[in-house]
Amino acid sequence: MTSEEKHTVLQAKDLAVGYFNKKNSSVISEGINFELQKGELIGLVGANGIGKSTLLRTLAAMQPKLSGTITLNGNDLSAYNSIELAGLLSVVLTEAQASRNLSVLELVSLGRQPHTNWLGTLSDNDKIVIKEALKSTETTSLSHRKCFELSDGQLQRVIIARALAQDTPLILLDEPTTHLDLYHRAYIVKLLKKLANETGKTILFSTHEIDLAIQLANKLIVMTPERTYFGSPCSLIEAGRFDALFPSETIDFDGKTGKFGIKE
Ligand SMILES: Nc1ncnc2c1ncn2[C@@H]1O[C@H](COP(=O)(O)OP(=O)(O)OP(=O)(O)O)[C@@H](O)[C@H]1O
Repeated sequence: MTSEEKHTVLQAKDLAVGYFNKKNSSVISEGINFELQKGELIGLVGANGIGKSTLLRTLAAMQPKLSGTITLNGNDLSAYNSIELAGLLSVVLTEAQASRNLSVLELVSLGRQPHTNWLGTLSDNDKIVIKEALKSTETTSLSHRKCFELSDGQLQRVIIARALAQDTPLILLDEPTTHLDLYHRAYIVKLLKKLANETGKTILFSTHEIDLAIQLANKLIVMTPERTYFGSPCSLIEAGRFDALFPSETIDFDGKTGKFGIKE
């Protein structure tokens, strides 16, 4: 990407995330800094409980930040109302049971809600966007199936199709590869990369598939107990940022292959 095409979609500066209790706040992670560009796939990695979901929810304005700034398309995140936000970012969380009674087409169509009139009538353009979202996630043949009939891998693609139908410049996904076999984990991350690079969307996803994220993501946000690091996979490997991700007596990281190994 040339410097003229560079466009910062989401930026965090000295961000602290966590929870407000009755009397005080509990900081889960602080000193978070990154700049996500248009058309990039960014992986968010770190051990269980480090704060990946907390960070994603904060970036999606689903919970307040503790301090620092979050800028979306050049404006402070808090400057947007919920309708404006729905046009700018879509969020893919582990799906609630409630929507599983819908057909695939109904669920994906829900993605158009921010764009339809108050009756929810789909325009010809809405139908084109929905068709395209189904096509690019290879879910067209599933359109009339109920979501509860789908395998985890199929459902994951359908949920991504709904986010695509919402047609926002930024998509945030929380662990889209959970419960999937190796083939489908790689399939989903490759699909996200293709969508980011071909449609110019910025896609941030949290994952435990660090090897896959190192191979496929343009950038990574690496959360460790000490600090949160941000950069290209190569620069993070060179700086040894993965070495302290897990306790060294059990797992080690091979900087040459970019893969984790288990110590016997
Ligand atoms: N509603 C809440 N109130 C207070 N603390 C919370 C709340 N939700 C999560 N936490 C705490 O925040 C910390 C980070 O949790 P979070 O779910 O963000 O981690 P994570 O990196 O996504 O974990 P995992 O990889 O296991 O999904 C944990 O210590 C968790 O107990």
